[in-house]
Amino acid sequence: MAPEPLSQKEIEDRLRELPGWSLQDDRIARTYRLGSHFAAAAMVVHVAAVQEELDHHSDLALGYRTLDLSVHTHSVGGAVTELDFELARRVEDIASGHGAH
Ligand SMILES: C[C@H](O)[C@H](O)[C@H]1CNC2=NC(N)=NC(=O)C2=N1
Repeated sequence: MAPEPLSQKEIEDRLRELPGWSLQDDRIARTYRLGSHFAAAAMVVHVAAVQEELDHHSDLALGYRTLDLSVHTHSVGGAVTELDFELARRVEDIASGHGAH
């Protein structure tokens, strides 16, 4: 069943529980800062594994020592849904293990 697009208030309520995340255009987004370029690249691989498990995929941009992640739900025309927040929470769960903040 297709996920429902979330309202602005529902998005804001969820973002309050996710420090560092914000609404950017029609996506939720976060920049992680890491201790080295290699650490950032390693986190990309781990995020990709989580995304494959969830079958929900963000846009990832690897920088010198940063990882930019943004996501919305394609199947509902690019709206933000609970699936996006599920991915955000899972990435938050693994971030500290990578020394990401
Ligand atoms: C066929 C496959 O399950 C779908 O295309 C998945 C893949 N990953 C996805 N990722 C995102 N962000 N939104 C989707 O609607 C989506 N759909």
